[in-house]
Amino acid sequence: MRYISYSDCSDNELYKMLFDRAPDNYGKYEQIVASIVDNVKNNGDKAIFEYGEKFDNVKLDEKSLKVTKEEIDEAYEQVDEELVEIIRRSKKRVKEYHEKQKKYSWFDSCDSGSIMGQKVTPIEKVGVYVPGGKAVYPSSVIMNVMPAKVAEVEQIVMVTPPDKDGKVNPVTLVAANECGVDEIYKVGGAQAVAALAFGTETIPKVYKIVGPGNIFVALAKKAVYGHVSIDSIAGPSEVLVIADESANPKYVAADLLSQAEHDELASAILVTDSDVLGKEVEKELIRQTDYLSRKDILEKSLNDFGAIVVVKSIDDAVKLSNMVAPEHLEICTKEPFMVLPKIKNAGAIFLGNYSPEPLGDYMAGPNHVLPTNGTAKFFSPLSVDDFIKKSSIISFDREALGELQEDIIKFANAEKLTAHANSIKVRFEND
Ligand SMILES: NC(=O)c1ccc[n+]([C@@H]2O[C@H](COP(=O)([O-])OP(=O)(O)OC[C@H]3O[C@@H](n4cnc5c(N)ncnc54)[C@H](O)[C@@H]3O)[C@@H](O)[C@H]2O)c1
Ligand SMILES: N[C@H](CO)Cc1c[nH]c[nH+]1
Ligand SMILES: [Zn+2]
Repeated sequence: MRYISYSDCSDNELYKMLFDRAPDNYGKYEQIVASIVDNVKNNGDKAIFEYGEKFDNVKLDEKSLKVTKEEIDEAYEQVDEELVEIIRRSKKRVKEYHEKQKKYSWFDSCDSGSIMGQKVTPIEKVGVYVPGGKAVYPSSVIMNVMPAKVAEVEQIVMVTPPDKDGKVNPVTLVAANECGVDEIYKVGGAQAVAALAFGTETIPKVYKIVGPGNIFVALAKKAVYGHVSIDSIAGPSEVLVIADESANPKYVAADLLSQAEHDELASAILVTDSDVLGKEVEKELIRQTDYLSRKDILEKSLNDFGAIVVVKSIDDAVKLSNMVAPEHLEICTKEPFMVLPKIKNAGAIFLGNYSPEPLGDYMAGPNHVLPTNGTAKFFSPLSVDDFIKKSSIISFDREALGELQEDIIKFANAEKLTAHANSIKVRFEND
């Protein structure tokens, strides 16, 4: 874990040293992803089966690629009823939060005889990626699917990697069934994203692909963007904690570790104005890593992408955080709500010592599918907006059009588009 004192570096040097995580910083992965996407586009199911064997050690065929009703029933037998209830409670909270995001069609009519408005329509078919490589993510089923349900999407196609026996994790299947997923395919990684983008003999093509995943999944979404829409680049997890001397080092370290354990490529950064806190957190990280189960991932992630940065003031911490644009930002200072207005870039913001990041991962209600890799500068959390599109509505009667006819004709002539002008003129020729 790097321990950096702010006075050592200028802003840009520090940023580069800390956060070499721009979307174009993954050259070697990008090449692998491009060839996977191409192969799936050209060879459909055949490529899916090949990659299943290569990356997930699983042998599948046309019959076993899709999850059956029997497999879902079997999953319910394997999952503790108490966990099913937790899934239901999480789903309820996520649904209630996302219902507040719902957009409705609107129409404005004027006295002169015009109606203008906006028609909101759900996207017909969406693909949701649920990760399942180094961990399993039933919580991501809820986060992906509930906003789609609130938006009233007709067809939700889920993809997720199976285990080596060709089975999807039972808790993931139960979550999918509870949330109302229409079909589930046992495929993960870049090949799953390509299958949803182009369609294969078995897997349907969708109009939009959403959901988080590892670097292969995130880059595959970037690669197919344009053939389909995507939500954001939601790749390896990140947390940045801004803390002052009032923060509890034990909690801060625990929260950093909670995101570092996702992936060797995950990033966990503390920025503090207190050297005392920095040193305490450093000790806590070592102490807690020792008893956690994913020690190898934690050590690699902290070593390669983790940092404790001591800055001169909380304002400097904010400045750095805005440059990093973390997926998750925790503000653990005496008065976190005073810091909040200064935050410009972050996927989700957690305020105070009792709003740890995992609260947002599972139960709070806001979405945990969030932009990573600095893309919180322009992307937002997954939301109901991702599952709708809008059409403009225009309806004029003769009188209302008449009021605008001269302006339109002159505007069209100025653009030398006489057929445009003519379309108006013909309607008033006999006046
Ligand atoms: N940003 C967010 O909103 C968010 C939310 C949840 C999880 N995540 C992230 O999702 C990721 C989950 O990763 P995961 O690995 O557990 O599951 P995953 O499902 O994302 O990836 C597993 C798949 O990756 C492919 N793969 C693995 N090694 C490969 C290789 N060498 N070449 C090509 N393809 C390969 C395999 O096909 C495998 O099925 C983590 O990085 C986690 O931090 C992000
Ligand atoms: N923290 C992840 C998003 O980066 C989401 C997640 C799901 N399960 C546990 N964590
Ligand atoms: Zn998490």
